[in-house]
This record gives sequence, structure tokens and C-alpha cells, in this order.
Amino acid sequence: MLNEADLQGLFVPLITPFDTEERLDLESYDRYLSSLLQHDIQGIVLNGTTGESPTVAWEEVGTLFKAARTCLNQRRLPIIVGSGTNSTAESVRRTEAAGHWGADAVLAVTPYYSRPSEEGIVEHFRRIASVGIPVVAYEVPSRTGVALSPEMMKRILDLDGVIGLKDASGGLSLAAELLPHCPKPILCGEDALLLDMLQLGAAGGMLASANVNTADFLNLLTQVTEGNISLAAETFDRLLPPIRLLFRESNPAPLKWLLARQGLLASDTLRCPMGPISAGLQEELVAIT
Ligand SMILES: O=C(O)C1=N[C@H](C(=O)O)C[C@H](O)C1
Repeated sequence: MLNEADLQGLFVPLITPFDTEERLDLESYDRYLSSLLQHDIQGIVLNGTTGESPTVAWEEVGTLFKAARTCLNQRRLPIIVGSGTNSTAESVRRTEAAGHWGADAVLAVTPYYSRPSEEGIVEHFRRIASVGIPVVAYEVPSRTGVALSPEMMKRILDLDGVIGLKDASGGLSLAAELLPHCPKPILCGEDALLLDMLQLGAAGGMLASANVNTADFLNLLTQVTEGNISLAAETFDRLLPPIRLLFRESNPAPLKWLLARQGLLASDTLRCPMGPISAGLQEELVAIT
């Protein structure tokens, strides 16, 4: 299982390939994952936002987990499974199941929709963490509609079993507040802020856009670790235009389109209500790839 020290570097959230009838496409999954695994990444994330967690059934996540294990073969690469929902009991049940499958950690999103109190949110994370599988807390207010204060986030990070945070809070203030005092790793989950967050002391990133240009993301992390910030800035300048396009329309629609264009997926199909990207964005993506 993953510990705090392991939660650093580049973790790549996987997309979930579908055929044109919106059924899981495991052949594409294997081809796409095999290609990603040519890179020396530190882990993969199943059933994150990029994996279309709102429309993927939990049984299907089990199928994807098995397929990923088969594709990894003997390679020991951490697998983090998104097990967080807005129901505490369901999140606990999923975390237990992910533990049985052999997940190295789970990703638990701030509970959305119900608008729980601060105490309720901390209790939600406490119960998930008490399962005994390491928990990475995932703060993404643009999707959950709930923005946690640094004080709240500290309370969650103080819980036993919570090993770190994926910060997709949309700005730098949460990381800037937490990082100077936080003994647990914080990973950037806001792709366009990666370089800034690394310079503040983030331990790495969990980034949908690292599904493409993966080698450049890994170089960037090495350059920052080695203190070569001017080179890192040059690398990031090259990464930023594709990052911006990949988030111009809702992630993971542009990413899936690009992976299909690269021949890694048979189709760019998303599950309804998500749908294809615009013709205009397709043209822009072609122009920079
Ligand atoms: O799948 C994820 O996990 C990620 N989700 C974020 C989002 O789409 O909101 C972006 C991040 O790069 C990874």
C-alpha cells in the first residue's frame, strides 16, 4: 500500500474507453495503458474525474482494475482507485472493495451535492480513512460545489490514514497556506498551475493532461527537483498550450478525442450526458499536436 513518502511524482488519471455504444472497450484500454506504461510514472488513478466516475458503475471499476493489473503484469506500480461519492456509507463500501482488489490507495473527493456541515465533511473522511486503505483527499470545488478552507483541509489531513491531498482547488492559496506546515504530500490537480505549485513545494501532480506529453511532464518534475527552474519554465511553456486546450471543454472530452486521434482508442465516445468536443476545438488540437 502507498504511504506518504510514495505520494510524490507523476500520477496519471486514466480515461475509461467506451465503444460507440458506450460499453467498456477493454481492447482500447489495454493498448492505451500499455503505451502510457512506457513512461516511468509513479502511479495510475482509476475512476477519477478523467475516468468519468459519475457514469461508470462500480462493478465496471472492478473490471478496469483487473484489466490494469493484467496490463501491468509483474510491474509494481501503485494503483489509486477513486472510491469517493457523496454518500459516506457507499464510499466506505467502495474503499473496502478497492482494498480487497489490492488497490494501493483510494482517492476520496469532498462530498458534493448534499452540502454537509464542516463536522459532517470531516466525519466523512474519518470513516473512509478508518477502513485502513490509505486515502488521498481530493479537493475540486469547481465540480463539487463545496470549497474547503485551509483550516478544514488541515483537519482532514490530520486524520490517521489520510496520506495526502490532490489539490484541484482552482488557485494557489490553499497550497500556499498548507504547504509550509503540512507534513503530508500535496499533489497538484490543477494542470495549468503545476509549475507554480511545484515551486511552492507540491510533491508532484495528478494530472489528466499528463496522458499526453508524459515524458515532458516527467522532465519538468526532475528539473524542478534539481532546482533548474529556468529550464522547467521553458518545459512548462511548451506544455501549457496543450493543457489549456485539454481543459477548454469539459475534461476528459478533449483528451479522449486526442487519444482516439493518436490511434490509442478506437473511439472518443463519452457516456451521456458527456459528449463530443466541438469542431473548433478539434481544429485547434490538430494544430498543436
Ligand atoms: O481525473 C482526475 O483525477 C483529474 N481531474 C481534474 C478535473 O478534470 O477536474 C483534472 C486533473 O487533471 C485530474
